[in-house]
Amino acid sequence: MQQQALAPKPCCSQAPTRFSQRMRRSVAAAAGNVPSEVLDTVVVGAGISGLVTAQALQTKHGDKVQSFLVTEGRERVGGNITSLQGDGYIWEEGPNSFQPNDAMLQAAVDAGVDKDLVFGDPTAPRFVFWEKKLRATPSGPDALTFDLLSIWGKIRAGLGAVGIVKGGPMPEYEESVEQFIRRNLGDEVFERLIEPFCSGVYAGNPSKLSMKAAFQRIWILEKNGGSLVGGAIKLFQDRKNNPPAPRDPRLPPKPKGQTVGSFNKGLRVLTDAIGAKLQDKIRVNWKLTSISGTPEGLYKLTYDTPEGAATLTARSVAMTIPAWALADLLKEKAPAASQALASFDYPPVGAVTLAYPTSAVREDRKAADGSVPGFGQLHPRSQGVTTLGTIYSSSLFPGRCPNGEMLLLNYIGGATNRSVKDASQEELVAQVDKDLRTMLLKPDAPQPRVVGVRVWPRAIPQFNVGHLDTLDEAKQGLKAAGLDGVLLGGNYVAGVALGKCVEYGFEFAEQVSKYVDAAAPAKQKVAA
Ligand SMILES: Cc1cc2nc3c(=O)[nH]c(=O)nc-3n(C[C@H](O)[C@H](O)[C@H](O)COP(=O)(O)OP(=O)(O)OC[C@H]3O[C@@H](n4cnc5c(N)ncnc54)[C@H](O)[C@@H]3O)c2cc1C
Ligand SMILES: C=Cc1c2[nH]c(c1C)Cc1[nH]c(c(CCC(=O)O)c1C)Cc1[nH]c(c(C)c1CCC(=O)O)Cc1[nH]c(c(C)c1C=C)C2
Repeated sequence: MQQQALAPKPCCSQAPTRFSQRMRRSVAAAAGNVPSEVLDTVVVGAGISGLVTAQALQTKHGDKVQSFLVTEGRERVGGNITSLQGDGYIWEEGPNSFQPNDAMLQAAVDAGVDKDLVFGDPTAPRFVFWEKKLRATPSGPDALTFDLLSIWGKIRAGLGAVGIVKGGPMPEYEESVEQFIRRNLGDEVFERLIEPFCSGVYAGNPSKLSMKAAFQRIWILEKNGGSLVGGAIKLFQDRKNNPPAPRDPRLPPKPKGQTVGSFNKGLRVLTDAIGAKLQDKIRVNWKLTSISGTPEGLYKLTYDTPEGAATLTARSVAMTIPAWALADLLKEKAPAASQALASFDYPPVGAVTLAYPTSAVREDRKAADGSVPGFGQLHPRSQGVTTLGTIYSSSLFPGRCPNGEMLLLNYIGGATNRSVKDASQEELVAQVDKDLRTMLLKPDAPQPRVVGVRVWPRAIPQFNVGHLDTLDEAKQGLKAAGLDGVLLGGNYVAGVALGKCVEYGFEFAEQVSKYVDAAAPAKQKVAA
């Protein structure tokens, strides 16, 4: 094991993979190519949301949407999916895995990378650090014996779930996650399970996150069934009466259990593959700088490009850039929409990837064969640990680091600790290393190898109380400003999970296709 003092610099060159170099060359070759015709749509933003939308336009809606371009402000596609590799490590600077729903598997099949899918062990425990100990969260059979909740906490949760003991009925007002969970399942479930869960999905503050917007699938259970269990039974019956359409036989089998997925070389395998498939339709280094409607009901998009300013004209715009970026663009043309979009909160998150020798891990965390089983650990804010949570990257997926080492992806910051934005890389590494020594590592563990540090100043949109109303205001504001063909997508609309962004990408392509079809008179007007 190579050791080094805490180093601010990633150990590996951040050179792009061979795959992305190929892509960049071909995209660069097309960069000067500015179509003069009116396009059916322009997809703005080439993160996972924009790429899946574009792929679905091409594979499913070619009859209605015959011409489109994808424009991306950065020099590469993928958005905050940023897998890197070098020196025997494969690591993620942004998202680390996805829930493998059928939409995600479909996107992988369509991009030709389903053979590269990898899945975590469904039995790998998730741990919560509570009262100085890492404790496994319940995963089914151990629901009665796990020690994260007291007996009373379990009884309260059980009675609350069936609706016998609750802190009152569902109120008229929009509840925060904290209010909803304390009322339904009690204080212990909130403090020991859901509060850290909110870190592990939103890096968020559960007293601000909206139950309805952030965890709609759980919120709807009580709404429809009077209690969480009542709602689950109703959902089960509804599904039995209305079975889903048969699965596409080309899809890989659904992985068993509650697991997560990635690709052999990291998440960017998918976004790079979609980018390569769409290469002549993608313009990178094209930053949208203004948007306006024309009297014919079309949209003019102006860009900063390496060749200077460029303008595209389109019948519709599939907008997948972050809300704050769009808010800046709409300040003058659609001030109400701009104000609504600007109010979405994107707190900062740091992703700190460290490698330690496996011998540095506490013996009680190891299995008989010396491996360190688990998905990762989360740290409730009340437990005196600054780091939000740690993914056991090398336990979760194969080939992530050299033998004899453990690769840990640590997230720090979020809605309750915005100071990470101004911290140096050394400070972040030192804080994470200190925290790990109190939970997972032997106190005399050697200094880590610093594999990568990346701070996202505006990381994840918070689905806080009022989110859905504000989103409606943004859409109404666009209509009022005559920009109703500027359709909103991206994670602040779809949901922050990669699986949600992909599901919505398919829906969004359909929405675009319908809009373009309905806008056909404008097409004829221009042709005439
Ligand atoms: C640190 C972190 C960890 C996460 N972990 C997970 C996880 O483990 N699992 C999970 O499911 N999800 C995770 N997420 C959430 C998930 O990664 C995101 O919700 C998802 O990637 C968002 O994709 P998107 O395409 O909607 O947006 P983005 O990825 O933000 O893409 C938007 C694109 O628009 C471009 N753009 C912006 N402005 C302009 C402009 N003016 N002109 C042209 N282009 C522009 C940007 O450059 C960017 O490429 C995580 C997110 C972060 C930040
Ligand atoms: C600590 C910071 C974060 C970690 N992951 C994320 C953040 C902000 C982001 C994130 N993680 C997940 C999703 C998708 C949710 C979905 O509905 O698909 C997002 C946006 C997945 C996830 N990660 C954890 C859980 C419990 C979940 C939900 C799905 C599942 O059970 O698999 C746990 C977890 N996340 C992080 C850590 C360290 C961790 C530890 C167990 C990091």
